Amino acid sequence: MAFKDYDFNDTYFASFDDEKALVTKDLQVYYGDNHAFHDGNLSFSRNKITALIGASGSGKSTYLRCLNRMNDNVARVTGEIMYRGTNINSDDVNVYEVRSHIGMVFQRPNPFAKSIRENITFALKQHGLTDKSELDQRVEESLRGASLWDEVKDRLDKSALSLSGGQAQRLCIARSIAMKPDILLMDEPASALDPISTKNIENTLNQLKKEYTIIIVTHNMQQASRISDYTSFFHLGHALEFDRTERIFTNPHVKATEDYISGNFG
Ligand SMILES: Nc1ncnc2c1ncn2[C@@H]1O[C@H](COP(=O)(O)OP(=O)(O)OP(=O)(O)O)[C@@H](O)[C@H]1O
Repeated sequence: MAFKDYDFNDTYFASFDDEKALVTKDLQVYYGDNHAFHDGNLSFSRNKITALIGASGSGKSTYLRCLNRMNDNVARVTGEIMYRGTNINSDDVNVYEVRSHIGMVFQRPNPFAKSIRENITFALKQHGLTDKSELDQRVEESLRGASLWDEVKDRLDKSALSLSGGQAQRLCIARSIAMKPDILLMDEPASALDPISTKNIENTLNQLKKEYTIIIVTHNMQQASRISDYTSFFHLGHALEFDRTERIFTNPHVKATEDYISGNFG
């Protein structure tokens, strides 16, 4: 798609005086010679949902995947990702530990070919949790957190592959929150789902933000405006604007954002 010539210096980043769960500074991402993402300076507020929006290929997933080091071995990432006072983009950081604090839910539900229960207990056991009553409790807590408990409580030992797409995606959310992370990254978690399952996921996210900080990539602008507190607009590998969601969707500062949300883009 050919885009109008937007000015990459036409940017606006609102700042808010709330507690930050994650901050990126001068994040740059390179796939070989392709400088795919530039100057990522964004802050994510604790217990809020931030949506990343923008056209296909604007760099949303590229940026999101850096935040828990999913781009390791795929891309070269420079700059800082500050989490609890540590730059987690540094070589000496244990990426498995990073991912236990910063979980990821992907676009397509990807449950393991194991029982519903084992999908949740698998990583917990790998992290050394063996007590059966504690594992049972974590299974119930996580499934309740993902709004799935009532639908599956009588078939926990059945295969997760028997779940519908919407249920499987909520199982993947349950699997992520079983590790008790701080931050959940979600890459278009509802795009493969029907409207009712999408609504269930959105309701689940609204519940989850009481305990988690959520960063979500979505193509669905109604979804971004329904569920997120803050929104950042991405264009051709640049974050151009960040503000309260309501402001972005009613009166953005940046011309490219305005064109995108009003459908006059490209
Ligand atoms: N693994 C990869 N190897 C090489 N280039 C990649 C890779 N992943 C993404 N890119 C490139 O980086 C740029 C940004 O892609 P990215 O997937 O981050 O965009 P996006 O905004 O998430 O798009 P979409 O909404 O379609 O998922 C694109 O030019 C894409 O071709």
